[in-house]
Amino acid sequence: MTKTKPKSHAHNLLLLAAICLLLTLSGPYLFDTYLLNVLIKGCFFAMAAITVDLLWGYSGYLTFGQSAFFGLGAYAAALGFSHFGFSPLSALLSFAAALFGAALLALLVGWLSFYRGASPFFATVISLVLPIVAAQAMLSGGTVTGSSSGLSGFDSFDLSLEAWYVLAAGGLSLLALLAWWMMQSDGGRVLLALRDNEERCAYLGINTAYFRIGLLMVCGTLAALAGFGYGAFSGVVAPELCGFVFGTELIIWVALGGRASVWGAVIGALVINWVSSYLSSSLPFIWQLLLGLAFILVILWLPGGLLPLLLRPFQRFWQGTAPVVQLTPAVQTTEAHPASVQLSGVTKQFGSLKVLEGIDFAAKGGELVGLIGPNGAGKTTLMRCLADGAERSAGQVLLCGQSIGRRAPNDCVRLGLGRKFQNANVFPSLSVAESLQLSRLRHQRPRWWGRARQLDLPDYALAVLKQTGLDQQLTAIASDLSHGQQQALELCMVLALAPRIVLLDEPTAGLSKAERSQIGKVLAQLAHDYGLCCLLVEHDLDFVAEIATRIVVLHQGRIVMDGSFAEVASSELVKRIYAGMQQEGHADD
Ligand SMILES: Nc1ncnc2c1ncn2[C@@H]1O[C@H](COP(=O)(O)OP(=O)(O)OP(=O)(O)O)[C@@H](O)[C@H]1O
Repeated sequence: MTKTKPKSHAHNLLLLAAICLLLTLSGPYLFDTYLLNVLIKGCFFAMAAITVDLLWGYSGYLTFGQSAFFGLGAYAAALGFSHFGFSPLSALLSFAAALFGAALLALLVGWLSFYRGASPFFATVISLVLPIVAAQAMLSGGTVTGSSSGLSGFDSFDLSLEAWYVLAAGGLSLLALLAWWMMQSDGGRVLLALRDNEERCAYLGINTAYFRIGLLMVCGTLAALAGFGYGAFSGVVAPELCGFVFGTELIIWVALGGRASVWGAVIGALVINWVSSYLSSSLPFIWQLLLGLAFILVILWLPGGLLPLLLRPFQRFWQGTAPVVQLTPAVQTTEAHPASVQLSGVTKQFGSLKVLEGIDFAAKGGELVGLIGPNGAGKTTLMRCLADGAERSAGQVLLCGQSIGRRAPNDCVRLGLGRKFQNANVFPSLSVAESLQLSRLRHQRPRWWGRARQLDLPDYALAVLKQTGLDQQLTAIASDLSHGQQQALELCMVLALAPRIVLLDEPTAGLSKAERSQIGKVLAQLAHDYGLCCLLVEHDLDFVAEIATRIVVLHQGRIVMDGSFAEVASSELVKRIYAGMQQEGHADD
């Protein structure tokens, strides 16, 4: 059997561009007037659907609000042409108003939705409110917006139906090709990472709000551009174009066509609009019902949508290859501040429950401090207070001599902190190399027009990558790795940040004995050979005894002992604490 050679993304781009060009130029000869009309509107809708796919499919932000931006663009054309007459100047001003208005609105909505501490649920609720408010605004606009009847009968560009088709299909092709190509780039990987695991992104130093707001501004502006085209072509705009129902329809088209697939969104929008144009008049209610049913079935059983399923048998002809990434040592910069952690009076309260009380503690580079204590002692809470300025209720935390104040996790990373979580916290759909590249975003800005072929890593990250064998699995997808390999990958991602302080929350949880001793060696090396300051939360006291230079015992939110392992092991107090824990365990039994 002959093997099909994987194609490069550039090869696929050329092929797709050729198909798009063929369909754009041949359309006026292939389709009748009715179908051309349907397809032109479908092309503008498909452009808006692409923006929904970028926001929802790729970056994980479920939004019902793209209709508001589409409607804004359509109304900008209609208002300009109705009230000021059609002229090249009014067209230019309306166009500029659509784009700037959409960008400003997206900035406002993005800031409201993604400011620090807002949950994804909150962002989706705002996206629900947006089209409702936009439609109400158009309804309340009286003669200016035409109220419930909208605006119609205005002069517009004097183009033939064929020319409109070439313009709309050409615009859609260009947008789809651009979006598809950019989603294959390093920038596209950042969006997937946001969708997969936003928390991990923040702890890799990525300002997630910055990316989300930027993407919303781009997508809002593009949706307005599509709306402007629709308004100028159709000569009719109504409040429904800005409304919640249209916003939901956009989601349905994307879900049915293929979420996180630009071409799925395009095909979904075009096919559903085409079928709808024939069925919606003969079967108005049944058609909507069928569409709703198909949506539920696809969401339940086919989350990737229909197009990826249909294309699966041909995938080998199509599948692009990721570039081979070359690992190279990063240039080491001399640190202005030596590695150190200092806590004074750190307190954490949940309502009236005091989980940490007056924690004073200091550690420096070269130390590997084991933080132990019974369940519920406050170990993980202490880690959180070190890595996120908003966590503690009182007290001060200094990382490498600088106060973290109320800084967000991504800013704490800039002060030299790296945090490894208890469960392997990786990006399931990214490869090992892509995951590591994300850790280097502060040093290597993401390309939106291609993939980096070189990955600079600090020497200790390279060493750990080699010791764990992950350097031989750079193209492996994280979700395909074993639990131990995922733990190792997360550690490598943290080390790729070039941190001076590393927080490790139970790094051996769920690992085999061999994996445990391997990770133990790695951690000891990080502290002793590379001078990092490592804080390790661990329940496995034998493991801690082997590698820690110092032990801190936490009990009921206070540090009750700080010394060598021998001192801690012989302490009556510590024995009583652990004995009490065992008795509680028996009592529970
Ligand atoms: N969000 C929260 N709201 C209220 N209480 C909380 C919250 N998070 C943690 N706690 C409480 O804080 C205390 C300390 O929890 P923490 O997870 O820091 O303990 P731990 O020492 O890490 O425990 P373990 O070893 O079991 O992971 C526990 O009593 C826990 O119930």
